[in-house]
Amino acid sequence: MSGQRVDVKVVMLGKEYVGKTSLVERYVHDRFLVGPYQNDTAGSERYEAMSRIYYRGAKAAIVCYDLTDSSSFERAKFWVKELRNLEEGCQIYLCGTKSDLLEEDRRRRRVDFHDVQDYADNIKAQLFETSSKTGQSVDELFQKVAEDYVSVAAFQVMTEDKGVDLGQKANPYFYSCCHH
Ligand SMILES: Nc1nc2c(ncn2[C@@H]2O[C@H](COP(=O)(O)OP(=O)(O)OP(=O)(O)O)[C@@H](O)[C@H]2O)c(=O)[nH]1
Repeated sequence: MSGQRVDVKVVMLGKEYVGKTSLVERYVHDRFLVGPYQNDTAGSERYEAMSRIYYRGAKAAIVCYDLTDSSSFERAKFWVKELRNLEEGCQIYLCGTKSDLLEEDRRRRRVDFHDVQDYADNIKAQLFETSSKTGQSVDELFQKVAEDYVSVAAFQVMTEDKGVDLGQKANPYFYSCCHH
């Protein structure tokens, strides 16, 4: 796979503060910053108009929820419905974030792994539990997104200097974040 460039739109979705930006930071720059970040996510008031434009044409969506916040998983289900209705061809990856907090204290878990796995099976999504703080499963998540895309799509080999070199993760995906 190394040396091939693939242009794929991946969107990050999930309730605010679940750790979308941190996930991308960890993958692209291999660092963890104590937030919150100032970033370019849509404010709530502009959300309806922005969100559809945002994920139009996305081939993959990483739908994040915070493993220590059950309401964030309810919100993740909302995003899944949105995607199913509006972007049928979009492959969904469920991502439970902040797994390091559970290592510190298991009682902080508010979203059961098996419940989410059943849900993921139903919607034909894949499930990862990650930590942007320790890096746990972050590379695996993005690598799987890339591999799945390459294997299911008639991929477009890029000759220009844009897109993703799967062998060099320092060249980031086209990504952005959307919360609500
Ligand atoms: N312990 C721990 N904290 C995390 C992790 N990921 C993110 N955080 C913290 O959670 C907070 C929110 O992280 P962000 O990456 O800004 O979350 P976001 O989803 O992009 O937030 P919005 O921009 O509001 O949508 C920050 O204080 C991060 O430092 C993680 O894996 N572990």
